[in-house]
Amino acid sequence: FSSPKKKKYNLARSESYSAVSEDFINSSTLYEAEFDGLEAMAEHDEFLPHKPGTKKQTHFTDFEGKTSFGMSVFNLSNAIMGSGILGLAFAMSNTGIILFIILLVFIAILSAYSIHLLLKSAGVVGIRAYEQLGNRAFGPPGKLLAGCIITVHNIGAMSSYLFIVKSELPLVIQAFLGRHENTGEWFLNGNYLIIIVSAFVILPLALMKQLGYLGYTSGFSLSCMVFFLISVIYKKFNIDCPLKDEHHNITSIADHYTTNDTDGFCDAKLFTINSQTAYTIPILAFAFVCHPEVLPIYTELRDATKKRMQTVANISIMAMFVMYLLTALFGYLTFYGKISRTNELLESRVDPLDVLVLCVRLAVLVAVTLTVPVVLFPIRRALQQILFPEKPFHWARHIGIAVSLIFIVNLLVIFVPSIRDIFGIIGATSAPSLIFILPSIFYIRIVPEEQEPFRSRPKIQAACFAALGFIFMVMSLSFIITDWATGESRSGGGH
Ligand SMILES: NC(=O)C[C@H](N)C(=O)O
Repeated sequence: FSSPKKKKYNLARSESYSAVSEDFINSSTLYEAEFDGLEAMAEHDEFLPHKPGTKKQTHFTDFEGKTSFGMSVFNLSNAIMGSGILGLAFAMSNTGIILFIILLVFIAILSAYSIHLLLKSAGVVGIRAYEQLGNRAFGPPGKLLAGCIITVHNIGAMSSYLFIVKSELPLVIQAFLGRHENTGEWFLNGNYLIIIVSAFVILPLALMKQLGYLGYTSGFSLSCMVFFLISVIYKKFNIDCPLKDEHHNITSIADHYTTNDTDGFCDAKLFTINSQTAYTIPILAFAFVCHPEVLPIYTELRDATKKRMQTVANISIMAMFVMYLLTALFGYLTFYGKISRTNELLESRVDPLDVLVLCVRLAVLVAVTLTVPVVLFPIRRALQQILFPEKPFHWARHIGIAVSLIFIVNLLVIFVPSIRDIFGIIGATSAPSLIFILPSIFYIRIVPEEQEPFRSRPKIQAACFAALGFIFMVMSLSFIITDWATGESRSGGGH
């Protein structure tokens, strides 16, 4: 029993084990286990006390997950899918189809890899919370850092969702009333409407005790987005190139490649680079962020193991990859270079009272509104970890934090001038931190040297991943700052 594997095991044990019966430790199969097995053990020990005869059963000491596999996929997919989808066609118009697909595949794979790092680190630490990984890696400053980035990012994401509600809901109500203009009544005022939606839809959902309960609304939110996608595809075949006159009788994608447009608006470009291409990475990174939600969803997953959770993540990422690709492609093939980075996909150039446009707007509104509570959960958890670390669950705190957060986000949305600023800054800073930088530096620090030496392949890989995130962050930030300094007018006054 003095093999290196035993040493390895004992280390993992001292890291995170508390009550494991000796016969369980001594079982020869354990000594044969590779790190993954040890890590699964770490999880078992921290979350699952060993009961003789029920080794394979899942019993959590801190939390017994009850959410099914399918509901967890819905919740995670809903966390991924948000306002980010609306920027994708714009991103494609600035990269061309091929470059966009390459970048989309690249970011999706990296996003799944980052979840792998998070799950593996959580297995070693034994607590499935992003902030606790920070704590284990760097002590209280690490915890604070993770908590702050999650809070800032998710508040930004929530604001962007409510911003859509603020700008689109008045239009939907207006269309329902058959009016062509906003006549200024209170029920056509976006600011009042977001307060009403926040109070009557978002708050009750945010007060649920567990994220798992939101599985149904997440499923509904996703179906709304699927409807949105179908409409975007339908629109492509029903709208001619936006700036063209009738005599440009464009009927198929093939025609677009051969159309001799002097202005190039109706050419589908396969590869292109322009001054706005720099926004692509921040937009894609933002669109794939779901990392603050991964560990809470893992905590609530029934029969939770790292492998099962990774499968939940992979399925969600793959499904959203397909949705993103189709939305971007058909959005781009409908509007070409005319797409702006805001809500262009929701607009109609034909008739604002068009029934399809109305339904699309409504679908997106419902989808983003139902995403707000999912994104709120990790912020509340982060705040609880930072402000009341040792305190058990208490309804007053649970409700108090949710109300304050929704209040702050409402204020932000009423006073922050444009969604673009939110996208830009968040996409450029917190998104790369959450996807690339934090998971990899936490991983490097948390997985003990004895298990994976500093120069082992997984750690070098993680270090490269952190460096990549850092490069993305600096690159995107500098592009955005340059754009603000020089090109405010180019992008239409920040919109
Ligand atoms: N959950 C988030 O942070 C953002 C989400 N991925 C979106 O596209 O809006």
